[in-house]
Amino acid sequence: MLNKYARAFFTRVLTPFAAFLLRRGVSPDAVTLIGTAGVVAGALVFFPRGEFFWGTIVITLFVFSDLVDGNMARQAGISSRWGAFLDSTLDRVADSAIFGGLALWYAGKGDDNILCAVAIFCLASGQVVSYTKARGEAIGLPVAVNGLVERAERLVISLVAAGLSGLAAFGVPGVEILLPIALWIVAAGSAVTLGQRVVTVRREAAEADAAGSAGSGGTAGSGGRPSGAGAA
Ligand SMILES: CCCCCCCC/C=C\CCCCCCCC(=O)OC[C@H](COP(=O)(O)O[C@@H]1[C@H](O)[C@H](OP(=O)(O)O)[C@@H](O)[C@H](O)[C@H]1O)OC(=O)CCCCCCC/C=C\CCCCCCCC
Ligand SMILES: Nc1ccn([C@@H]2O[C@H](COP(=O)(O)O)[C@@H](O)[C@H]2O)c(=O)n1
Ligand SMILES: [Mg+2]
Ligand SMILES: [Mg+2]
Repeated sequence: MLNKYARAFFTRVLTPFAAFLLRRGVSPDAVTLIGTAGVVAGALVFFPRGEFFWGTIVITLFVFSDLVDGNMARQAGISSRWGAFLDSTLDRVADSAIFGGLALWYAGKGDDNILCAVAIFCLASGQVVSYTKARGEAIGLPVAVNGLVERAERLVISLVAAGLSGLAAFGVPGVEILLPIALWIVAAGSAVTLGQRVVTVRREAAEADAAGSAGSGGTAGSGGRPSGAGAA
């Protein structure tokens, strides 16, 4: 939903900055790499120590690079398959650091095994949600569903809650509860999203296989499997 409705707004806001970076000779790949490094550093330096406010500030400063890199590539007319691969792959690295950092906090001084498990579930389910789309598309299906909780929702819900929870360190009362609530929401939302995507891929695969069989005169043949279907 955010991807659909907020992207246009951020594209307008970030376009001048993207143009500025291009004029300074910065490449989209450099923005992708530096942005990811900043998110990973913010998450793994601050979150395991329970410093949620500063961790969220650092992550927020860098996470928008994920919207700037593609904007730069499009403005410069240099969008590439390599760039798409690098962007998506490093998204997974950044997400691992964010939820891994939270899990490390709960495994250590945060001392809550259940929330540690929920944070790990958020990490793993987010990766699997993204994988369903990548794998479905790799076998030639449209995967025409985004689902309830995409990456933008996972990040916004978790980071807003982490940032506000971090205000506890400045004496704001009652805010610590926000992060656990957010983690449960992201976990449940990711599970629903996974279900939505799996159901869609199953339907699309059945339709594509049926169309393939009809096209080949109903013989067993390859069953209409696209050539990439066996790839890992
Ligand atoms: C007192 C204050 C304390 C707290 C201060 C902190 C406030 C700041 C908190 C949070 C800010 C969070 C910002 C998060 C921004 C996220 C931006 C982003 O990176 O979005 C990425 C997303 C997807 O991009 P891609 O197409 O490159 O990625 C694809 C995606 O990963 C797919 O994954 P899937 O969805 O399938 O799981 C992959 O399949 C695919 O491979 C991959 O290519 O981009 C977007 O979705 C664009 C829209 C971004 C919308 C951002 C909205 C931010 C809005 C508000 C945040 C500010 C809230 C302030 C609250 C203040 C509270 C006091
Ligand atoms: N280093 C990069 C990063 C991205 N791209 C292209 O942008 C697309 C992603 O756009 P976002 O707005 O989501 O960042 C990606 O699919 C590539 O086409 C690039 O070329 N190089
Ligand atoms: Mg990007
Ligand atoms: Mg990205």
